Amino acid sequence: MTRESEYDVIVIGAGSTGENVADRVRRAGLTTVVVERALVGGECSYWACMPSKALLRPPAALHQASAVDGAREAISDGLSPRPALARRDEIVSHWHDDSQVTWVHDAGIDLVRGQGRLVGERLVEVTSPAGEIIVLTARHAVALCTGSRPLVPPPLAPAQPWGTHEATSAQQVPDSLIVVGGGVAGCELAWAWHCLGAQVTMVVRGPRLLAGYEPFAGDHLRQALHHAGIDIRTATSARQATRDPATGYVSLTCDSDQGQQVLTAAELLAATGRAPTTDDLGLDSIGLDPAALDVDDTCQVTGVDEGWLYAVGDVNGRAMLTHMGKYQARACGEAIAARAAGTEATIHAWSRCTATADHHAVPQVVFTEPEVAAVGRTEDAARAAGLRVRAVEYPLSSIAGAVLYARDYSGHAKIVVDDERQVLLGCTLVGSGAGELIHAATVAVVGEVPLERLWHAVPAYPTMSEIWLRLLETYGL
Ligand SMILES: Cc1cc2nc3c(=O)[nH]c(=O)nc-3n(C[C@H](O)[C@H](O)[C@H](O)COP(=O)(O)OP(=O)(O)OC[C@H]3O[C@@H](n4cnc5c(N)ncnc54)[C@H](O)[C@@H]3O)c2cc1C
Ligand SMILES: NC(=O)c1ccc[n+]([C@@H]2O[C@H](COP(=O)([O-])OP(=O)(O)OC[C@H]3O[C@@H](n4cnc5c(N)ncnc54)[C@H](O)[C@@H]3O)[C@@H](O)[C@H]2O)c1
Repeated sequence: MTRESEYDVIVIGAGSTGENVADRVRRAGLTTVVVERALVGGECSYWACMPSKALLRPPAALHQASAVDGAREAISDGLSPRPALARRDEIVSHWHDDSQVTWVHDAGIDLVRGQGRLVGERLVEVTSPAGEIIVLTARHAVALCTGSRPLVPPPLAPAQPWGTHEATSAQQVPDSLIVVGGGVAGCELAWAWHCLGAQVTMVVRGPRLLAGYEPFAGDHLRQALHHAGIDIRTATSARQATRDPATGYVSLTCDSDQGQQVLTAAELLAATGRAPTTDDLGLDSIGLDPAALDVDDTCQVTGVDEGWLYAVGDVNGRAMLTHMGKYQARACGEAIAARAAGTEATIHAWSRCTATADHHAVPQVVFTEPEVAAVGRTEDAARAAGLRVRAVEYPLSSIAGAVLYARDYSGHAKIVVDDERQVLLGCTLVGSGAGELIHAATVAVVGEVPLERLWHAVPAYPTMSEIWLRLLETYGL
């Protein structure tokens, strides 16, 4: 059976990004349909942010309580994996998307279940789970919001490693786990499963954890994870993995300066990055190379006649984070609506229609203990861009708020200042609870608030935000 329908906007992929594009254009009065082949809500809700943060929250609560005399004495046991996993299951609605489907309907958005692909200009063909073909036509725009997929190095594949899906949804704690990758996912999931009781070894090919952050962040985190009992092998390459069919255990052969090592564990996690999901989307049907999708700041795909195609969120590779995908979605939705209404002139840098912050104002929190929180440029990145910068550091541990927060609080802060314009370019904070401090830095970076004015943003005493006062004093104010 074949069905046809025409909408103003077709959104392929109902993850957090797709939902937000659809919501924006619907609110602007455009008719909208989303196409989804799996669960409405996408990775973030079921296999990424939400389940991983649900697993990380019990250890964070326990850690914080046990660092406060008077509260510590009330703790009788260590972390209890079963209720922690049950809470995770509840937070991901047991991998059912009913509530998100209700939200889609209530928002006035149509939903078509199935695999969507472009078959021509403004034309999308959906193959439903039952094999039905539905052809959808867009009057104004098609938005690709198809997310990303894990990149598993071929030498690990024979061991059938966990990907992030398995590592966020497993129902049992393995007795031991090797994590390959020292990025955000590797660090968070190594910490989560260590706290749940697995003996964890991290295999990291670079010299430190969290490459791309200020170097002190990865070093500080490494020290903390090592101190907690995680075996971290940096400058070590994973060469080959196998799984013993009799025991089910994995063997991983690694190379490092110390020679070859063979590690064994009950499970292996490949936390080795992600790639945009652009294959099997029919991009070739409109003359585009799936490996080279390029977008402008409204997320409009370049090189498409009449500009009807958009790529938003992880799929465009600009900033693979839920909050940035949702931000792009709001901007893109506004741009689609403006173009449909013939008010293109409202589109400019920092307007509601452009994802300008993608370039140099992306915030991110790594939910380990300690947390790592950063926004904007690192000192190295700013210097590489030719900016005249000055960096200032200060120990978070010496702030009164931190002393009150926990015994032996350990943390550090660094800001990167454009010395010519006297504005903040970037900020990195490491410490328990540091994630909640980063938005102040994001506001200062996006607003390009002059330091002379930032000086008047007085932090309440005794909060950890007093770090701002100390950093500005150290800078010379
Ligand atoms: C372990 C882990 C933890 C993370 N934690 C965080 C965090 O704490 N904070 C944060 O900001 N980010 C986090 N991220 C990143 C975050 O998950 C992604 O940036 C976000 O999910 C991207 O959203 P999206 O809507 O662009 O893509 P997705 O969520 O991947 O959604 C894409 C949707 O499109 C559907 N789809 C794909 N192709 C088709 C097709 N052809 N037809 C129909 N449907 C299709 C998919 O089924 C999917 O539902 C984490 C990632 C991982 C792996
Ligand atoms: N809290 C958060 O915001 C959060 C949490 C998890 C994931 N994420 C996002 O999800 C995406 C994926 O995260 P990720 O940590 O997998 O990606 P990543 O790119 O940050 O890190 C990948 C790691 O794997 C290593 N690696 C890659 N190929 C390898 C190979 N062949 N052998 C050995 N090591 C290899 C890299 O050196 C790096 O350390 C990122 O965009 C990340 O920002 C965000």
